[in-house]
Amino acid sequence: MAKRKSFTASLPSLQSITYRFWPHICKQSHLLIGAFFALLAETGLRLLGPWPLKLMFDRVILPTGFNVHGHNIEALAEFSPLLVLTILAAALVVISVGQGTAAYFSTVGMAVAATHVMADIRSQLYNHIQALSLSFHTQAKSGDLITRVTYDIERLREVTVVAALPLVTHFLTLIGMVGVMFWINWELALIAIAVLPFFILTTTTMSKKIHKVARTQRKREGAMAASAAEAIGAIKVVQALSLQDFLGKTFAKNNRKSLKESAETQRLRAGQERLVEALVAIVQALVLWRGVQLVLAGSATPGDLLVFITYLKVAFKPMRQLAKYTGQIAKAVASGERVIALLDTVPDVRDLKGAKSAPAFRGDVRCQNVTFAYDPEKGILRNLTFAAKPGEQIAIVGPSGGGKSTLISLLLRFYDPIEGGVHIDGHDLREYTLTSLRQQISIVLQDSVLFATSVRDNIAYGALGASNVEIEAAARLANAHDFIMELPQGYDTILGERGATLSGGQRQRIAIARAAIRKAPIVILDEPTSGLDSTNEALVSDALNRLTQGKTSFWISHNLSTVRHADQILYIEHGRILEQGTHGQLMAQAGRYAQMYRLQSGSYLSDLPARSHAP
Ligand SMILES: Nc1ncnc2c1ncn2[C@@H]1O[C@H](COP(=O)(O)OP(=O)(O)OP(=O)(O)O)[C@@H](O)[C@H]1O
Repeated sequence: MAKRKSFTASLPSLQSITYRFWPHICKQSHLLIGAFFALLAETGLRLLGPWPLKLMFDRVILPTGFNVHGHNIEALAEFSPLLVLTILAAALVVISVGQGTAAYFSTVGMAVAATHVMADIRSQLYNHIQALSLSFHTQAKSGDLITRVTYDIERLREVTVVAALPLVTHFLTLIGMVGVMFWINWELALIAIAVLPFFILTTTTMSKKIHKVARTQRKREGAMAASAAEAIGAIKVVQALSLQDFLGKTFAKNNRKSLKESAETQRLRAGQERLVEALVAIVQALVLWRGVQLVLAGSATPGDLLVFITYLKVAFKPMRQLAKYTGQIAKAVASGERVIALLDTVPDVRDLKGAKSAPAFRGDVRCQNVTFAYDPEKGILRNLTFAAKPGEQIAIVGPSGGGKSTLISLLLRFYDPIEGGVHIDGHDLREYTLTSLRQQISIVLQDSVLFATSVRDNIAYGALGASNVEIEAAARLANAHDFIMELPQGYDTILGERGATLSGGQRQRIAIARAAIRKAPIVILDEPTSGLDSTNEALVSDALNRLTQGKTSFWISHNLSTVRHADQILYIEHGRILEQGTHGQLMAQAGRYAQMYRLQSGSYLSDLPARSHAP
């Protein structure tokens, strides 16, 4: 995870973030250029702000004897004092309205441009996360990923208006004011800027402290978001284990700590603001002390002094929030780094150079000496070889943890083998693009995930753009049509998140319909009937038989009786195919499969008398 940095330390990162997002920024160039010109206009008008007052002092209120300097508009000397006063009063209003209008356009221009840029980046990030390999997603925390797509992007957007824009405005204003002050009176200007080193020293020291506390707070917030997402995602387990109180207390503890850090940041900020106010008071006193002497000596006008005092207030006061602005920018840089780190993550499994779109498969699947490990230290599949002819049903059985699901993941190219290869119709999977490969494989898993949308859409996700007739035909094949019609809005019924409003058997049948509509030549079934009651199991099995008709299918099952009719059975243990053949052949071998089968059917038979005697 990217580390938070102080503002100065984050400048190079700021540069690289800008460079990285430059193409997105360029798309908004017209808005940004407009906003920049509005910003320049605002700064110019801000510099002009105190001048009507100065001229009122020097031209209208005070005797002409005070007009010792050349900083007056000579043309005004032609007019009567009342007319001058009226012009200056009107000028005050024009300057103020002009400044407000320019500020409005610069803020709105910047905000709109930032919103567009961030919307672009957010979409890019979302698509990138979707494309990342399973090896990444099994390690990543979904709460953290969601925080990057939402919170981090939002902070980047927000910072442009709430920190970067004011910072640039104040910086330009400061430079302009220092220039004008030297033009009016270099001696007073020197006194005014003498305070700058102290100012910079105190603000940087304080900023560092604030950043340190804010960094800890941000880390804690990230962890809190991740643990909240995890607990909410697993709410069923949390409630079943009655973990609410325990998890609630842990969350509350972190929350309290985060609040404490937030209060500490506020305390430091308030302290810094008071310090800057004191510095501004000191510099104002010094300017007044020397300025009044210069006015009395006739080398400056009272109006000049007024301009100085106003500039000091205008230029330095917003700078007391320097820590706030720089802090926000430093935080945004950390967010930008998190976003870039994610965008830079290259999927382990991706389209190789020269990968082509797969032709329609016949369904000849071969594994040739496949070896695979999630962790290089711990081999999972070892030298697996088998072949499935088009239309054959292959059962994959064996003890838990043997590597059955892992083998299936390789067929879908969720992972690539370390050695050997998986071939379809004589070609290595890696020759094809991922999308064209997966489009020709249907899957039904043990706990099929449905989406919180209509039943119709859930089925159509199997083949985007499918017609209503195709959707209904798929539902009928999956034995799902009848129960769907009994739902409140039939096919338009909106399901709960992950299909929570349906029974396990109903979920499976919609998942089978989703797989059926794909009309893929290869079907993968990973324990699709486990956990179902006998009625549902019969309905689902019947649907699965129709789904796999004429397709090459791979069926993982712990219940050997459901797959005994398979054309080929692979018995996998400790990542090796120990036995391979039809049910009859394996039973005749009297090996591990036969032992497992007898154990299962034996317990089933011994159950029967007990069942038949049940009331
Ligand atoms: N994403 C992963 N990262 C690291 N190890 C994993 C991952 N997925 C599975 N494993 C490990 O790989 C081994 C094989 O797991 P796999 O899920 O393929 O077994 P299985 O035969 O399908 O088991 P089951 O019948 O219980 O579903 C197990 O030791 C498991 O801990």
